[in-house]
Amino acid sequence: MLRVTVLGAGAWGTTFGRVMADAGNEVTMWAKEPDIVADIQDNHRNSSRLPSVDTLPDTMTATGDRKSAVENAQIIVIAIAAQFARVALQEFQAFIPQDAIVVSLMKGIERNTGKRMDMVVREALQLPQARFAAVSGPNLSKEVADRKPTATVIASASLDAARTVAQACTTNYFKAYTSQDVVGLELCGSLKNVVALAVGMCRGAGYGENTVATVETCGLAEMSALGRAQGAVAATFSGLAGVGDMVATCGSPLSRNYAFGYNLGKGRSVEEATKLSNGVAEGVPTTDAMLALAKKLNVETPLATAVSHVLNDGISCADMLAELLGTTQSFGTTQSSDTTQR
Ligand SMILES: NC(=O)C1=CN([C@@H]2O[C@H](COP(=O)(O)OP(=O)(O)OC[C@H]3O[C@@H](n4cnc5c(N)ncnc54)[C@H](OP(=O)(O)O)[C@@H]3O)[C@@H](O)[C@H]2O)C=CC1
Ligand SMILES: O=C(CO)COP(=O)(O)O
Repeated sequence: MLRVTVLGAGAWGTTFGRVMADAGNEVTMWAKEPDIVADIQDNHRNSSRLPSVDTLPDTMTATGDRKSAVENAQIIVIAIAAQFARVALQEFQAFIPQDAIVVSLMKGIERNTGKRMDMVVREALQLPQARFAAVSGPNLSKEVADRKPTATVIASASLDAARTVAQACTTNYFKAYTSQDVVGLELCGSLKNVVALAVGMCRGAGYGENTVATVETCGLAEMSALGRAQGAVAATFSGLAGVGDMVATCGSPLSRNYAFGYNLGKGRSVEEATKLSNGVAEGVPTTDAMLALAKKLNVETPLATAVSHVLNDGISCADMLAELLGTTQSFGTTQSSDTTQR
């Protein structure tokens, strides 16, 4: 049994905390919202962020106090919306125990710096890479909360740290594998959200399997190309964190990014889709961050570029697809002049 703290009592933060409680650990949830803290403490529920779970385990408690939340933790899980993580974490830095492993659930690229969450967390907490781990895989929170079988990947530079976290979150319905490819895992988790926006748009606009499969293949090619440019392991992108998570996210209205894109595909504006979103669609701020990263790495990303034109210029799904398919990208690599048949 380990002492675990989860920072952020959102849908996945609460669900993952429950997984760790089911795995036999003591879990403290930290939330900035007093009502959420009280709901978990007094009612053993998180009715606003995880309404599908009637009762959380007695071994899950909650607090709004930053120091007491983390001062005795052996594992600290970060489940804060990615764009707010750096500022939020700086308020915990002084209280983090020197031997705690810090685990990020976040799937996003920091918009104003282009940094991955492993970079943001390690900078904000002044954390050595051996004490950082990231979690990513086909983990739609409601299905995990329903204890439906799935798996995930825990990546850390330290295999011991990855194994510790994997053991602490493995149950009879949630299997954690380990990896040392933190870069690849972070890129998979964050960039698949951009693809999910595009796929959701296609579904909302009434396109079929061919179009969706084409968009997903483009997306995977761009993710993999960015991964190669940053020294990631190619196999990560064809595994659970890559193809696995893309299949789940692009295949379900439970995905906030898919649902956001679906609303755009129905002709709603970004503002309207944001109002309708049930939680944070991380792919929206990550899209421009992905473009900035691609420019820095000299990687062509026609799909992410077309999605950015949807988000920033309001182009339609039909125009997004015309822009994408009018490019000269060949699948599997990204070259500006290749006219090879796809
Ligand atoms: N939902 C899912 O199915 C999955 C989500 N993820 C990833 O996990 C991460 C967390 O998502 P999820 O748990 O669903 O969270 P939600 O999208 O439900 O909510 C965002 C979380 O961030 C918190 N937050 C927002 N702004 C701040 C801030 N300024 N300071 C502190 N906390 C803040 C929210 O707190 P509050 O509620 O008090 O506003 C909430 O806990 C995301 O990066 C997401 O991509 C990964 C896999 C699955
Ligand atoms: O990452 C997820 C599933 O693995 C959840 O996706 P959304 O953030 O789009 O809901």
